[in-house]
Amino acid sequence: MSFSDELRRDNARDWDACVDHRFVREIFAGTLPPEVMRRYLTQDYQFIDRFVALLGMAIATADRFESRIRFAQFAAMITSDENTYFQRAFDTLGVPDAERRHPVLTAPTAGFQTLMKDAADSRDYGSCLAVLTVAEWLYLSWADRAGEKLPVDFVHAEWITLHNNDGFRSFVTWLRSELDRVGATADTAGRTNAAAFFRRAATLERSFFDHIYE
Ligand SMILES: Cc1ncc(C[n+]2csc(CCO)c2C)c(N)n1
Repeated sequence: MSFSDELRRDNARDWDACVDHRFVREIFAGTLPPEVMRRYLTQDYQFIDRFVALLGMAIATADRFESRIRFAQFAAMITSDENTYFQRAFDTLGVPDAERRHPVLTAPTAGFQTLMKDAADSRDYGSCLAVLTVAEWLYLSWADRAGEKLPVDFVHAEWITLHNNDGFRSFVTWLRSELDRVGATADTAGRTNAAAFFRRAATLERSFFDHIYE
């Protein structure tokens, strides 16, 4: 079994709880209440900044030029297309400027910020990769539902298509192969560190979905 499959299996409870989450069912059905989507997006927007910084550390610590190129291209995409989605969604949901920039942070959001900072501060490529892999692969896993129709509202539909398009799918495939490659050459301590970051990320993903309904 590959390292990435092993990590997912070890976190199957949190993983599966996310993929089958009420949020996922409601966003596909188009029945997600606007106030829930609003809470979700305002909190989610608060860690893009740290996420991009973590990508920067992955670029810096990668052991190959090809890997740096992959991350650099991905960073370009999320700082353009994804950022404009948030602004258009906030316009539609009537989120004022102050709430876009400085909402009161919830515990899972603060947890993600700390997780991304800790992974970057580790300066360990495998640990950076583990956090990035959960954030991307888990999102592809819930968004990629074969044969499912898209909801009408762009706020719902585009949040799905940002995470199930061909470019994203191939990036996730590459990320997993990269984590597998690095895991295969790491020593036991390196694999243990990456596994601990993977677990923290999976647990937070689940509490992030849960907490927007609380
Ligand atoms: C709680 C939470 N976890 C993961 C993601 C997914 N994600 C975070 S940054 C990024 C790159 C651009 O799409 C992706 C896919 C999210 N949005 N919110």
